[in-house]
Amino acid sequence: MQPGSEASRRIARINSHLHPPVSQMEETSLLRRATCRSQGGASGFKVAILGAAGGIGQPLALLMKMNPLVSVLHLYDVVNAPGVTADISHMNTGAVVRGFLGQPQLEDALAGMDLVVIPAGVPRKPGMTRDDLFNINAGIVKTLCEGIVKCCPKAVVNLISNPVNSTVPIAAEVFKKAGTYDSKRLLGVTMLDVVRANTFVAEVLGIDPRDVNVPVVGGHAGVTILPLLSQVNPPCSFTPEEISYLTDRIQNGGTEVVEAKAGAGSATLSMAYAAAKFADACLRGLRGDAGVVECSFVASQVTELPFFASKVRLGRCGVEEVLPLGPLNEFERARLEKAKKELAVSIQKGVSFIRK
Ligand SMILES: NC(=O)C1=CN([C@@H]2O[C@H](COP(=O)(O)OP(=O)(O)OC[C@H]3O[C@@H](n4cnc5c(N)ncnc54)[C@H](O)[C@@H]3O)[C@@H](O)[C@H]2O)C=CC1
Ligand SMILES: O=C([O-])CC(=O)C(=O)O
Repeated sequence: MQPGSEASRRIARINSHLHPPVSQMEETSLLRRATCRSQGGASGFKVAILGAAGGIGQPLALLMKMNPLVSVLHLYDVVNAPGVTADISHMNTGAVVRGFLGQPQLEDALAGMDLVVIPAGVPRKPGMTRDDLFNINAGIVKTLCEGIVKCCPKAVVNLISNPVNSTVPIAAEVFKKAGTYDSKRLLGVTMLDVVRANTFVAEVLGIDPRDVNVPVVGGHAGVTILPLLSQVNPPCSFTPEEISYLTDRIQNGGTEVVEAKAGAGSATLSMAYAAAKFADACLRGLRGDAGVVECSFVASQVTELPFFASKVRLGRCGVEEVLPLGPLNEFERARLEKAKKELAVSIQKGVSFIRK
């Protein structure tokens, strides 16, 4: 390998973030892989997971380590990151895994990342709303986003931490304040709502959930979660009772899991699955694949609200296009008005947290 080549620079960059420093043997293996990539072999993206030792973070790290589009995977947490990293790093898949523990290592974890996925923060217990998490999670998201500003301002950010309806506006305000805001690169993860909607609708229709696609718009909490059952693919129709049952079940899917876990947290495994699916879609977009469309809570002009979840087309810069809602029926129009009222309050709460 040529000294000063992209491969050797890449290795130098990787090595500068290793905790602990790599052994000579490991270094040789990293060099071989980087050389292969620089010669047109498997290329890939650098992905960081912040909150990687948590209930979502661990299975998400596992799934991202299995993603062939990922060449470098950074696992950051304020606890247990070294153990999770050691464990995941033994998987014989392509991504090079490195762990980072605690605030002093945040900047190293973020340096040069293409995609940052954030499941850091506390989850709900029975009886709580997502908004009850605001006081703790708002500060966590603010700190992590300040790190992104410094170390990878051009990274695409997938924000999972609740309440998403407020944490996405918080992230936007942090980025605006620093002058690095690019609305195309900030995406709130609402994929679990789509995953649930596809599953529950498939159950009612008696078909394979993999063959179903339900757009879910609005936001990610209670009545702000609005499944568009009039736009299900494949086209189908439901009775009023089915519509009421499905809407209610999709809106309360998170609470269903929180209650079943009885104090041990909220959805982690289905969320990791949904987050991995969404991150993969973002990476395929970054790679330049055509026709990558998923629902996400993003800066939007689809309604009068500054943020809204709807279908978005993903591309080389993140969100290439926010797609319109399409025709809604009377039931959906009424639910949309309800959703917007609650969303407006949650968005403002996030904005005020930074502007106060
Ligand atoms: N967007 C969505 O659809 C969903 C969002 N969530 C949300 O995801 C978040 C995480 O949930 P779980 O993984 O179940 O919680 P968890 O408590 O199991 O894991 C959270 C992890 O974040 C870490 N953490 C805390 N402060 C941190 C900081 N300043 N920097 C880095 N890491 C930090 C913790 O050490 C812990 O390992 C919650 O806010 C939850 O409500 C959960 C499910 C679905
Ligand atoms: O319900 C929660 O607190 C976690 C969550 O967002 C979900 O499962 O949709």
